Formats: sequence, C-alpha cells, structure tokens
Amino acid sequence: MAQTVYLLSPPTPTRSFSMLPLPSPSPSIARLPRRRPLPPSVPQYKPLRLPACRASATPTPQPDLGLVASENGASSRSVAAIDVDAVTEAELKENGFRSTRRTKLVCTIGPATCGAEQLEALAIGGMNVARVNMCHGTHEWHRQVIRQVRQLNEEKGFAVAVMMDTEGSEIHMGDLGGSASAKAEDGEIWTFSVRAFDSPLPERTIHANYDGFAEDVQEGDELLVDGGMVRFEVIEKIGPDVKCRCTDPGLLLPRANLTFWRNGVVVRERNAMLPTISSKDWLDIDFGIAEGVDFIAVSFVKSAEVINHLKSYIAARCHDREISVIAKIESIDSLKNLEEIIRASDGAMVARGDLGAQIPLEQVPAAQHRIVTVCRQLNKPVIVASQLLDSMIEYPTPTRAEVADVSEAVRQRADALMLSGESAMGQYPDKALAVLRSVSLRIERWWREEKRHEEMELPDIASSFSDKISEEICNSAAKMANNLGVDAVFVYTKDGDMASLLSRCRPDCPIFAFTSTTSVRRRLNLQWGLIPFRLGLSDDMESNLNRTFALLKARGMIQSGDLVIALSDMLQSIQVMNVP
Ligand SMILES: Nc1ncnc2c1ncn2[C@@H]1O[C@H](COP(=O)(O)OP(=O)(O)O)[C@@H](O)[C@H]1O
Ligand SMILES: C=C(OP(=O)(O)O)C(=O)O
Ligand SMILES: [K+]
Ligand SMILES: [Mg+2]
Repeated sequence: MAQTVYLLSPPTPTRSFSMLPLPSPSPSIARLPRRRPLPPSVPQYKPLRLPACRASATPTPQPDLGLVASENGASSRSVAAIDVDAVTEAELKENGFRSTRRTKLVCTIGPATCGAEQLEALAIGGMNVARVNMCHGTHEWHRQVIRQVRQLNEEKGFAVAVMMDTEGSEIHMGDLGGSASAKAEDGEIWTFSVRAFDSPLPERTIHANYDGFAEDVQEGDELLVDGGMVRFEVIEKIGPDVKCRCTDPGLLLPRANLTFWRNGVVVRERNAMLPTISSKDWLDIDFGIAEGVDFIAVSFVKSAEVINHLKSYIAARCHDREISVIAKIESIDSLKNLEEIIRASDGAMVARGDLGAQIPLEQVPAAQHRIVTVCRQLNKPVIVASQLLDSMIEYPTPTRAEVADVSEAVRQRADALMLSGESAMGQYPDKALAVLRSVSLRIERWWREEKRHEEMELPDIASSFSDKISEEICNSAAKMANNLGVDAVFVYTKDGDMASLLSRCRPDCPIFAFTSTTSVRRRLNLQWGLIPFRLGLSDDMESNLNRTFALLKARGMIQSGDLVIALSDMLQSIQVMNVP
C-alpha cells in the first residue's frame, strides 16, 4: 500500500552556550528562619519508594534514541526515528506503562538553574515546561535560557516547552538599590514613595513603580508586601511619600509586589484601570514570539477580551505554529469572569501568590478547586502554582503540610504543578522537583489502586459535528481503556486536539500522543497523562500503527501482547488490539 512518510527535518547545527551571567547579584537566600526550625535529627527527604515502580530513581539518559550524536555533540536523526527523550524511554522500560507520571511539572528558571547543566538536570528530573518570568532579568538573559532549552531538546530528544510569563501592570517595589534584600522590623517606619531615587536608596525607603500609588492609598490602609509576607499600616501621606509602620516584620525582596487593603478588602482604584498587557509586556511578547516560546502566560487577566486580543496578535505574527495563551487567575476580576476567561484561553494558571493577596487566604483553596474544575470541564490545561514547596527554597526537606498541598493538587487532577522560587533561586531545585515527582507518582498510584475514578460530569464542549465525533470517541475510548484495563491509549493527532480530549477524561492508563510536529509535541507536554512523541505520520493509519509498534518494540518500550487502544483524528476511529 502506498504510504506518505513525512521525513524529518535535516540535522540542525549546534551552538554551544556557556553558563549565563546572572542578571543581578545572586540573591543571598537570607530569608527568615522557618518558624519552627527542623530539629537536627530530622532525616533528609527520601523520595517515596514504590515497590513495583522505581519512581524515585533518576533514569540515566541513554544515547541511542534514534538521535545519533556525533563527536561534536551535534545530532542527526535517522529517518525512521521517533522523537522521545531518554528519561521517558527509560521510565517506560523500567517501570512499565502504568507507573509513568501523569501530572506535569513546570519549573521557573532563575539564577539557580540558568546554566546548561542545571537545565539538563531539571529535564532529567522531569521538568516538562521551563518558565521564564519577565518580571526579572533582561532579554539577553531570557534569550540564553530559551536557546539552551531548545538546544537540550535538539541534542537529547527532550520536549521541554518554554513558557514566558508577563510582568503585567502590577504594583511592585523597586530594586532596593542593588541590595539582595532588606529586613523590616516590627514597629519601624518605612517610606514608600513614587519618587525616583539614585542608589543607594535613603534608609528605610522603598520605591513604588505605580505613579498613582500615593494618591490611591489612605491613612489606615494595610499594605501587603509579597502577598502578605510583610505588612505595614499607612500612617501618613506627604506628597509622593507614604509613611508606613511595619506590623508584620519580614524580609523585603527586590520587585516584590504591593497590594493595599481597606476594611478587610483589597483596594482596586486606578490600578484596576491599568492595561493588563503594558507597553513593556508587548515588547516582551514580541521577544517571546521571536524566540519561539510555546506558551505565553498573561499576568493579572481581568477579562476574556485581553486574551482574544493577544491571540489575534499572535495569529497575525505566527503563521507556521501556535503559541498557547495561558490566563493567570490571580485577581478578583479574573475570578468574577472565570468561565469566559478560560473559554477564551488555551489554559490557566492558579497563581496563588497574588491571588492570596487579593482574596482572603482561607478562600484560596476553594478558588483553586473551582479553577481546576472549570478548566477540566472546558478542556483547558491548568497549572497549580506558587509556594507548593516554599520552605525548600532554604531547606532540603519539605514540610508535611507542603506535601499535603502538593497531594491535594494531584488529587484534584490538575494538569501541572509549578515551582517558582524553589527552582529559580532556591538552594535545592533538583530536590524540590524530585519531591513533586515522587508525590505525584504516589498519589496517582493510590488513586488507581483505590479505583477512585473521577465522578466529574464532563459537559459537551464540541463546537461542530466533527468535533462532537472526536469528543464522543475520546470519552468512549477512555471508558473502554478503564474497563478493559488496557496498557496504553495511542492517539495519532495532527494538532493535538484529540490528545487533549483524551487527557480530559483522565484515564487510568497513559496516553501516547503521536504528532508529526515538534511544536505540537512540546505543547502537549503540559497536559495530564500525555506522553508526546514526534513521528512522521502518513495518512494510512495501519502503516502508522505498524511503524509505531516496530519502532517502540525495537527500543523495548512496548512488548508483544500489550493491549492498546488506538485512536486517530484523521480517521476518527477506535481500534483495540494486542501489540503483534
Ligand atoms: N530571571 C530571574 N532573575 C533573577 N531572579 C529571578 C528570576 N526569575 C525568578 N527570580 C527569583 O525567584 C523568585 C521567585 O520567582 P517568581 O515566583 O517567578 O517571581 P515573583 O516572586 O516575582 O512572583 C523571584 O522573586 C526572584 O527573586
Ligand atoms: C505565579 C504567580 O505569578 P508571579 O510569580 O508572576 O507573580 C503568582 O502570583 O502566584
Ligand atoms: K510574572
Ligand atoms: Mg503573580
């Protein structure tokens, strides 16, 4: 039978990158001691060890991936190759299908992790998406990080996606005149001012980046730094200066964000009128498009309108690939307009850091649950972010409460968990990632063993008859997969939609998603349960299947007799079969 095989692109020349210069002096992590210091005898964190699943073992990357590494490290792909990374391959070989991790992991890259070796260690440790936060660092710094991630993908077969996170029009402190931090003590009087200062700053003075700051605050207001890590009370306004008394002492970090509260609610005056995407953000977005990022996360989204605007802006500039737009839910307005925002976006982030400064902290868990649920129903990937393992910025062991928080996000079946300071500037980025990985594996496994299938009602979301068919196929295939106890579902997908629809059903078995496009493969890497492969696809499903079986069997990733369900968005079919 005739078959069209789309050949792989020619080998890409390699570049070598040296360690990145740090954008600012490496932050000394002189934070406040954890309130209840660990007794010296507390054992170091040991990843949970599962009997049948060597989840905690870091698989050794193996060179032969159908990627032939030449002497200078350049890679050339053999024509019959399938793109998969060494870590996935090793996990599949060692642990089998059932034990692969379903929850995806996002790491914020910062001074602690911007070197090539550190990035590779994160990729080996399970990082699916690298996030760069445009609040910090220069374009040159971010460019180096993005290019190093791309090089890692090209040379080692990883599919680590890059997410750019905009600064947004938040109110934040200035740079502390070059100091890494400043300590505010109980009762001290500090001045927050919109005036520009030369460094060093006058003593106990903080610059606020928002011109209307002094006009908008009132005496008696409560000023929260970094979502409440440090608190002040406004005692006097003198022109552009606002004098405040420290009520909750703590460490002030450069560019920490500022919110003020009056009578128990957050004050949203003129700053609520500032554009969600500032002129600086548009420049950053142009930069992100030029550098080929996979996701743009938009800070402080208030309505669906801004998402639609950004999506058409991107569509007009990127003709050959897509960039997914992720709405960060971190303000009262974003909660009010949650459904329409999520419908307009390609995914969402529960940005608990700022959210916890805008609504009472005790409301954050319910908000998280609602956001995760709505995203799942509307088939949009959702990331749970901020302070998951905050104490691991300084300590090699998480608190029990942190492990419980991570477990809850996994139990809710969020698509992804995110590290912020833990990986950007913490002392134990790899250990923090290992904790996310082993807790995810353990909870996912417990969930399956207990047969706690999701009871969640998934509403119809298709917008056309053809989409409706895909949706029904995926719902049925996921149900069949659970009932038959199949080893894996294989989905052949051009643009990833069918893989997403399957992921939405959260089946018990992993989903092998085969796509012919490298950028689709990277974007699928954010979604729950998907193991994305890049493979030249033909229009003939039978030949695709036979090639996949041959390639995966040759590498020991599947075996004869394994039971799989295969779906294709080209044929809109379901097949159940044993691997020949
Ligand atoms: N590109 C960077 N350069 C320097 N420091 C960074 C960078 N990215 C993140 N960080 C550090 O890591 C911390 C946590 O990252 P993140 O949560 O993304 O930022 P923020 O605290 O501003 O919300 C930041 O406060 C900052 O100290
Ligand atoms: C992820 C968040 O956003 P950022 O780190 O950019 O403030 C957050 O606020 O939780
Ligand atoms: K940001
Ligand atoms: Mg935020």
